[in-house]
Formats: sequence, C-alpha cells, structure tokens
Amino acid sequence: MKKEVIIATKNKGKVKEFEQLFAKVGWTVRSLLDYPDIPDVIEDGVTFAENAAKKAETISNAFDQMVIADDSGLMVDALDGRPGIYSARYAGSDKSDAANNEKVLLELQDVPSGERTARFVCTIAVARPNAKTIFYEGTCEGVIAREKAGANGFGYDPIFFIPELGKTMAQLTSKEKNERSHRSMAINKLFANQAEWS
Ligand SMILES: O=c1nc[nH]c2c1ncn2[C@H]1C[C@H](O)[C@@H](COP(=O)(O)OP(=O)(O)OP(=O)(O)O)O1
Ligand SMILES: [Mg+2]
Repeated sequence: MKKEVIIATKNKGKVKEFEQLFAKVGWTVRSLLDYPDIPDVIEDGVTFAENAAKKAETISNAFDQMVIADDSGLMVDALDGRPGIYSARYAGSDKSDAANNEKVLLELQDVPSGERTARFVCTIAVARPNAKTIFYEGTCEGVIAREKAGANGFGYDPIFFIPELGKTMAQLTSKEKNERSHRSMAINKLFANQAEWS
C-alpha cells in the first residue's frame, strides 16, 4: 500500500514542495487544503519549534494519527533575526508575500551589500498519538537582494539571493530549490531518522 502523510499546513507553496520531497520516498501528501473546514491553529509560540509543535499536535489530535507540521521563516542579520517567527504576517494579517518582501527591502534600503546576510529556517515537528513530538531543523544561507527577481517558489524567495548560484531562490527550478532549501534539509534529516518516528 502506498504510504500517506498529513502535513498540517494551508500554505500552497509548502504543500507543493512537500509533495515533491515525499515523492522521492514514494509517499503521498495530504494537507489542510484537503480539509478546508479545519480552523487555523493560532501560532502563539515564541520559537519555530513551539509553533510547529502546536500545529502538528492539534491536527494529530484531531485525526488521531501521525501529523507533520512546518514552521519556517526568514531571519535577517541586519534586522536582528526579524521577521523570524513573524515572517508570514510581517507586513500585516493578510499574509501578503508581496507586501512582506517590500517591507524587508525597505528596511534594508540603507544596509550595504556586505551586511545583507540572511537565512531561511525550517523546523519540522512530527506529532503522534501518545508519543513525544520530535523535531528536525534545516537552514539555508543567502543574502537579501536589492530588488525582487524570479517567479518560482513562494514567500520571500524573490528577494533571497544565493551568491554561489548568482540567482534568487525564485529563479531556481523546484528541483534546484529542493536540493538546498531549509525545508529539504529538515526533511532529509526526517528521512534519515525514520526509525525515530515510524
Ligand atoms: O521556502 C520558503 N521560501 C520563501 N519563503 C518562505 C519559505 N519557507 C517559509 N517562508 C516564509 C513564508 C511565510 O511568510 C513564512 C512561513 O510562515 P509559517 O507560519 O511557517 O507558514 P504559513 O503561515 O504560510 O502556513 P502554515 O502555518 O499553515 O504552514 O516564512
Ligand atoms: Mg503559519
């Protein structure tokens, strides 16, 4: 039988990437996009891990089965790590990627090239009935560009420039993004440690 995993997310960009990443091991992905009536989980933790755990555990309790959640975001050194856990709603409650990107670009307007370092962080939580939630983290280093470039991906991808490739994350193919992204690094750890959760 084909294996199936539930990911506690409503983010279409994440769902697409998880589908691609889990396809490598022959698993299919269900997400909260398949269950539109499930209310949003309030992300009131103070760390990526707390928010990931809350999303995974709430939905695991609802389905009484293993559920994976992803809490992720952009940490900009010149902004003392912001937007961090507030990445999704950085420019307001409507979670607009365009507005979030504009806000970061504006805040970094006067920051010189050498000081625009940033990283994407992804914490994945695996929640199971009657078991301790476990976590896998991945990061991806880059710098904040001067302007948006590229149309692939989602979120802050158009302003996240990877110097070694000379491209923003949004200029990468999904295969290229999946070879280096914070999300794929966390998922690789999850796959490598399957004995811990299955
Ligand atoms: O690969 C990425 N490429 C670009 N931007 C990214 C990426 N990964 C996370 N991000 C940004 C998007 C969002 O502004 C925030 C995640 O916020 P986060 O709360 O984890 O997700 P969300 O609210 O969009 O969906 P959900 O909570 O249902 O999983 O970080
Ligand atoms: Mg969220």
